[in-house]
Amino acid sequence: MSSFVVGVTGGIGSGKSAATAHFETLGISVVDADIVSRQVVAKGTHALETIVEHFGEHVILDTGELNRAALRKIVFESPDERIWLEHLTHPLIREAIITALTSADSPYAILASPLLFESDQYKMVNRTLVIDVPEALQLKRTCKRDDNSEQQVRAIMAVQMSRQDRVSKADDVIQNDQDLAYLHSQVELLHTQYLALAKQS
Ligand SMILES: CC(C)(COP(=O)(O)OP(=O)(O)OC[C@H]1O[C@@H](n2cnc3c(N)ncnc32)[C@H](O)[C@@H]1O)[C@@H](O)C(=O)NCCC(=O)NCCS
Ligand SMILES: Nc1ncnc2c1ncn2[C@@H]1O[C@H](COP(=O)(O)OP(=O)(O)OP(=O)(O)O)[C@@H](O)[C@H]1O
Repeated sequence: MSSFVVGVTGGIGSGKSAATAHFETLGISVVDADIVSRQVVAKGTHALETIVEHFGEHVILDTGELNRAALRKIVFESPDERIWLEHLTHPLIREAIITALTSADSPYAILASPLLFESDQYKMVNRTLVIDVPEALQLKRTCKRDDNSEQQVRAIMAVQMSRQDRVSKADDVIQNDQDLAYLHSQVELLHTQYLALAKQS
């Protein structure tokens, strides 16, 4: 188990995955809360059954998997429904993150999560890194990547912590407003620091 864990966060489409993919190429184990959050509601899980009982059959695909687009539409339009879903999934996500971090064996490990500060996941990490982008770029990159409408991305951004609050809580910040080569260079600088901090811990 890695004794030093860096939490990487940022708003939707800020570049968390792009940053953590580069940490991975440097040999660092990455636990991604978005991936974990899909596993806890995979086909056949009790959590998925509970979701279908609550929202109805239309949130399930013919394959038996969660219809993510349908659920996304519901929960980002209704705060009560989002809170209901978070109460169901967040404890499961937390347990699965702990299990995954326990088997991480690199000099330090990374927990990537969009809700590091909003949930209690920040308590699982020794240091925090925010990937920060201007909102216009965040919107542009997310719409280009996903088939989400601009309105839907704005609805997701609206329920997330403000850019200013997130940055004020961070130990480290990378400005991801340039090209990927620049992002990678910033990741490499921090990697050197994290190796030194992990050795001291
Ligand atoms: C609503 C769901 C089904 C939509 O699935 P979809 O495949 O469209 O999106 P995905 O899970 O890949 O999330 C995309 C991005 O949306 C944002 N997001 C997702 N859930 C939340 C949330 N509860 N609050 C704020 N932002 C969120 C994050 O930036 C995330 O990176 C899904 O996001 C979900 O189950 N969310 C609740 C669980 C959760 O809080 N996950 C966040 C990681 S801990
Ligand atoms: N510096 C950059 N230059 C150009 N494109 C970038 C840069 N950083 C990230 N991107 C692109 O922007 C999009 C969003 O980045 P990424 O998927 O890494 O964000 P994320 O924070 O992981 O998002 P989410 O919260 O939705 O999981 C991706 O298509 C990615 O390839």
